[in-house]
Amino acid sequence: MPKSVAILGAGAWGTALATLAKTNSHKVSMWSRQGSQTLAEVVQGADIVLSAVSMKGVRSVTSQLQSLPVSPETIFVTATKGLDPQTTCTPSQIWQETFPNHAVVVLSGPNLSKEIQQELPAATVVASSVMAAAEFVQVVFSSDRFRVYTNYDILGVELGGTLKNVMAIAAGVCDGLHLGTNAKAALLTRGLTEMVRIGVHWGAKLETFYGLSGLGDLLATCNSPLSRNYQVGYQLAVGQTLAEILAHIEGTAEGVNTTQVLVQLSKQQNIPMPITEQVHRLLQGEVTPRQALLELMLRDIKPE
Ligand SMILES: NC(=O)C1=CN([C@@H]2O[C@H](COP(=O)(O)OP(=O)(O)OC[C@H]3O[C@@H](n4cnc5c(N)ncnc54)[C@H](OP(=O)(O)O)[C@@H]3O)[C@@H](O)[C@H]2O)C=CC1
Ligand SMILES: O=C(CO)COP(=O)(O)O
Repeated sequence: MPKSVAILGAGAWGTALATLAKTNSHKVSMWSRQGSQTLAEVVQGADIVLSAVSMKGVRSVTSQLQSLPVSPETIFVTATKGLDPQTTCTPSQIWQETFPNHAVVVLSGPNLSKEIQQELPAATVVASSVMAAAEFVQVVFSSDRFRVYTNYDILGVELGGTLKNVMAIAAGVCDGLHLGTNAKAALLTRGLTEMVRIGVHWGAKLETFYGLSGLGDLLATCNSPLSRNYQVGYQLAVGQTLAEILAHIEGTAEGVNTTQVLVQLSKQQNIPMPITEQVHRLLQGEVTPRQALLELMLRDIKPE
């Protein structure tokens, strides 16, 4: 049965997800600030309202939607990977707080939108505390080139996709400095430890970080020049300034903002996040890429 899918945000990811739903013969309508249709027209009668707006637009979009008549059966899906700088909330927490009576589903990754648009095979995870809603979204998007898994751990799935963006910046630096495979393996492994440390403290499940939305997305994003976050790190390593990079980058690199929120959290809660801290100092222009590397290498020695 074709379903009605409203996609909010016509950027790289919203457009790729729209293609996937259309390929499965669903009725897809899209809304963006530049589009001709109003938000009310696009969400009317939708079975699924999927948001792929960047973090900076999430609050504005949820509050615009709040004043519109949305069916109580509508499932909200969030595909944004970021943290709210004011409250440190995840996107799904904002959606759930705005629509407490609706099912909210997180769609995570590993999914580089350009590969999806090239029709390359991929897998993803949809997570919700309402399993029937996650299963509904799973059926809508699954195909022979997009394998969708469900998960109950909405926070863990969302944090995997969000926290790895910081590590992708670090991985870009690592490759831009040509530090080699040993260094990259060490960075990703210790990066995952850091993601687990903050994620579990936050309430996510440990095992989720070893699944597609954690380790999987970490591997995809930290090893692909298609990742905008990786590109930020790589370009910093080859001598560009953050302002120059952000002026030319195609699309959104959420890791820049996420790093700031995480450093704030790690200080408040006294959780050591040494890689995140060095990424933060690098983004602030307080250290060079080589100095950040040395700071990490010369930390106190300790057991693994
Ligand atoms: N691209 C990818 O491979 C993947 C991206 N993601 C995540 O999806 C999100 C979007 O990424 P992506 O599509 O690549 O980014 P883009 O920069 O290509 O698109 C961002 C979208 O957000 C919209 N937007 C930004 N601010 C607002 C606002 N205040 N109100 C309404 N809409 C707004 C933009 O609208 P407008 O065009 O009007 O500016 C645009 O449609 C990010 O959080 C990203 O991390 C997740 C997985 C994969
Ligand atoms: O989240 C992504 C892959 O799952 C996309 O990564 P970038 O946002 O760094 O391009």
